Formats: sequence, structure tokens, C-alpha cells
Amino acid sequence: MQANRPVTEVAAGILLDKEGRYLLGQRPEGKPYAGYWEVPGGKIEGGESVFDALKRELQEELGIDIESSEDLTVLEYDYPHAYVLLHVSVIRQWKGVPAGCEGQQLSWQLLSEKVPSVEPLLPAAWPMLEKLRLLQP
Ligand SMILES: Nc1nc2c([nH]c(=O)n2[C@H]2C[C@H](O)[C@@H](COP(=O)(O)OP(=O)(O)OP(=O)(O)O)O2)c(=O)[nH]1
Repeated sequence: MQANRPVTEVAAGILLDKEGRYLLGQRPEGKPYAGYWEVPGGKIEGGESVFDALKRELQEELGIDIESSEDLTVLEYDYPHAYVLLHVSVIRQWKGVPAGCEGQQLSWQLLSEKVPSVEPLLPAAWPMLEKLRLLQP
């Protein structure tokens, strides 16, 4: 557990399509861990619900509109730059085609593959993928 460190609450959304693929994005230059691959999402702002934050972040980052999500898990991770609490959701339906609206690269990955074909991944992305594999299709 963290001790006396501010908590950064983050909403992360795993887009899962009907072919069993999920989406990763590459963190842009200028952010901590630039170049690392992650599940799309970002910080929850004051007063937002997890879903509000997810809807806003996926609109900003990917240009898509979501109407629902399923809670998958909550994870904590103690990075040198921040102590992060990640609220992870799965999204199976969205409007629009995901695009790298912040100049970031995107990559669809098959859930049936043990390891993503892109690297490196943010450390906290690994346990999310493990949870995702336990989901019933
Ligand atoms: N989006 C996302 N963030 C993750 C993952 N794993 C993980 O540890 N994080 C951490 C990294 C960051 O410390 C934090 C997310 O912050 P961010 O910098 O992406 O958020 P943001 O877009 O709102 O940031 P900002 O530039 O507006 O300050 O969560 C993940 O898979 N996806």
C-alpha cells in the first residue's frame, strides 16, 4: 500500500472487438513513460465518475463515443512519478473508428496471443491483460 503519497486516479478502457482483439496505444512524447504502450485512458478529473472520465478520454484520444462499459478490475501501481489507482473497464461497443487523435500510434492485438506484438508495455498494463483473458467471451 502507499503511504502518504497523493493518489492519481485513472480510468483505463480496453476496447474489445468481436474478433477477440483489444486496442493498445503508444504514449506520446512529453508524458512520463513516452513510447510505452498502454490501454487508452487517463486521469479522472475532479467530480467525474470513472465512466465520465473514460468517455471524455476516449473521445479526446481516439475520437470515439462510448455509451456503456463493464468494470473489469481496480489495480494500484506505485511508479516513481506517481502512485496510481487504475479503474479498468471493458468496452465492447463504440461509435466511430479509433484513431490516434493525439498523434499516437495504435495497435490491435489478439487476446489469444500470450504477449502483445508491440513493446514495451506500461508495467500496470500486464495485470489488466491477465484479467481480460479470464473474461468469458
Ligand atoms: N491510460 C493508461 N494509464 C496507465 C496505464 N497503466 C498505467 O500505469 N497508467 C498510468 C500512467 C500514468 O501515470 C497514469 C495515466 O496518466 P496519463 O498521463 O495517461 O493521463 P492524462 O492523459 O490524463 O495526463 P495529462 O497529460 O492530461 O496529465 O496512469 C494504462 O494501461 N493506461
